Amino acid sequence: MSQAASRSNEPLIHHWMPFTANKQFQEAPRIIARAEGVHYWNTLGEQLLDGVSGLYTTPAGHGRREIREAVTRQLEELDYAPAFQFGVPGSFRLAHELAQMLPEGLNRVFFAGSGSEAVETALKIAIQYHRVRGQGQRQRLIGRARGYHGVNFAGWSVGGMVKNRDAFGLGLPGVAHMRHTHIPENRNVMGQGEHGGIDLADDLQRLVDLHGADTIAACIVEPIAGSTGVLVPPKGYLERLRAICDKHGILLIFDEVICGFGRTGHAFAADAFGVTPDILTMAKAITNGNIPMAAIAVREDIQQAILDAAGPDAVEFFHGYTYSAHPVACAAALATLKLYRDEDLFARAAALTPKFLERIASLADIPIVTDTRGYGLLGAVDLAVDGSAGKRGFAVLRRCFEQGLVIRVAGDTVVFAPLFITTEDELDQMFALLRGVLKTV
Ligand SMILES: Cc1ncc(COP(=O)(O)O)c(CNc2cccc(C(=O)O)c2)c1O
Repeated sequence: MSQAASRSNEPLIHHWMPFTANKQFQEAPRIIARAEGVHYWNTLGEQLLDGVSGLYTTPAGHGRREIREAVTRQLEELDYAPAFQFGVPGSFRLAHELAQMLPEGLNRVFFAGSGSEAVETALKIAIQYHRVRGQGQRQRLIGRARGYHGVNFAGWSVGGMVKNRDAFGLGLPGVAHMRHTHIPENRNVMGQGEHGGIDLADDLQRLVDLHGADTIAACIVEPIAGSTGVLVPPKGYLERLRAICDKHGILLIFDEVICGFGRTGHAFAADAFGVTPDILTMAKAITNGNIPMAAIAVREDIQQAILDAAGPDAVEFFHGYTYSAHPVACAAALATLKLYRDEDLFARAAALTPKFLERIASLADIPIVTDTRGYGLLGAVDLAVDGSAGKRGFAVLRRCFEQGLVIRVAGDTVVFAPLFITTEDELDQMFALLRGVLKTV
């Protein structure tokens, strides 16, 4: 792969890129021009492998004709209609289909445009739910160290990734964090570790003891912490959180923006771990990454309490987005869910999981690798720090791109999340490319 392969015909200077080293990018741009299946092509037509399903968005494969055609048909029929006080047919069908897929009881669905918006929505629902039940003093939100819940103010505040926090000040008041769940005793484990689950979850009980249960509205966690580098909950952890929330009337929110839609080999991580939250956020793979969309599923009685608290003609929940339940996003999501069903893609993810995790574990023999872990089709490899934190990780990201592989890095952690349609041979190609790079950084 040549550096020039990514040269752009456009001036690069005007686009301020998100979560990107903009200065470095302008020196050595990494431009992806086309995608099909598990492959990308850069601006010179050189092929790359997608090792992270877009951004955990595109498990069914890039360039799916079925989604494209559904989007085109929708645009021909109805491009946009107001989402406030008016509805479009696809949103009701989609909410119904999601309700059939979601864990039992999570059967009321609100729509938004991104994972960050889904988290803000979930947290506001939790606070209003307590208020309408006469517990408006429940304003405190509990997050977790190394958690990632997007970049809007509440999600950022309950998040726990230091680099995402230190530039923007104190965040929302009344937020507290539990410890993250990655402890040394569970190093080099595929699946859930044996150690620490109860003690780590009891951080929530300690926060209840400190602040009082009647001040706490919700506890939000990613079942598997994704962005920070794939932290798998130890055995018993999620069950314990559920029990503590039940005991103290705290709403448990699972942020499944990454974990949802088959990434764990099950429809949702809630199914994989056998723990049902009160609210569940989704985004990314809901449309196979083709159109921005997010959804927030809540327990029926949570929505009913909010509806009942308002008059017959009143707006019950003063929240929503211009693009909530966008008709084209709904069409893309409906076509995506059909693909997941017709091609049994969640089962395909489950079948690929042992082969994938075996390959992640095999990287432990590389000298600079200090930890390997994974669950479902989410895997991570920690690398020894080389000088400054993140330097080696960024070098791996750049080298992999030059060698024809797109992966994610979180600091010095390499994250893999292959598409569900990836073949064993393509997995072997990805790991051979990564091995080659890890020997040179
Ligand atoms: C659990 C979770 N919650 C909320 C968001 C925010 O979603 P939006 O970005 O659509 O607003 C996310 C997003 N997660 C995310 C986004 C971009 C990159 C990476 C990475 O791990 O490299 C992860 C996420 O992973």
